[in-house]
Amino acid sequence: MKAYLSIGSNLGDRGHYLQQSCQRLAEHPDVKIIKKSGTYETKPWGNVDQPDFWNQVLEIETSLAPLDLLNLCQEVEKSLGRERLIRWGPRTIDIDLLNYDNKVWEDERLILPHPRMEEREFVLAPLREIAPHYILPSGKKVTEVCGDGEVWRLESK
Ligand SMILES: Nc1ncnc2c1ncn2[C@@H]1O[C@H](COP(=O)(O)OP(=O)(O)OP(=O)(O)O)[C@@H](O)[C@H]1O
Ligand SMILES: Nc1nc2c(c(=O)[nH]1)N=C(CO)CN2
Repeated sequence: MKAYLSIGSNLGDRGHYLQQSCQRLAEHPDVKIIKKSGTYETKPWGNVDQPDFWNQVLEIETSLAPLDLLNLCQEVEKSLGRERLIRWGPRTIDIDLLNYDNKVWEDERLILPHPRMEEREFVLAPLREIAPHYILPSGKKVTEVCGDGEVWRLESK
């Protein structure tokens, strides 16, 4: 199954946390990273009184079921020192499921597609880069929509 993940960090060595989260996801035998966007430095969305983030979007191929993929993402967050303190607050690493095989899902643990993705330029900009034909929940193409927030693509090393 194809899935899209958004990863973000705004505490400590942000590049290290992004790189480590990719590595730990890819170490799972049932997860393969197919595409990885560049890294974007982004102004905090929601709670603005916190450091700037680095964000990326990944396209993966996985045979894990949606809740198993969520569990894996949360295990990786935990292994990288993520603490759930405040909603939309600072974090070493945050991994969100944007889309899983175009499934619509809604229970107490998981909502798909991610309900706030279309408002967030920190999601849309990297998604446009790796999946310009992506159709958003509103039915619009990702290239036709601009979310809130400033983002800058960092030069690759
Ligand atoms: N698509 C999804 N991806 C990740 N978590 C989700 C999703 N839908 C629901 N959740 C639930 O949201 C809960 C809170 O997640 P988290 O602490 O990462 O929120 P947040 O990143 O601060 O805010 P936001 O959900 O707006 O990105 C998780 O425990 C998870 O069960
Ligand atoms: N720029 C930016 N802002 C955010 C982010 C994020 O990853 N990047 N994550 C949030 C919680 O999901 C809240 N706000």
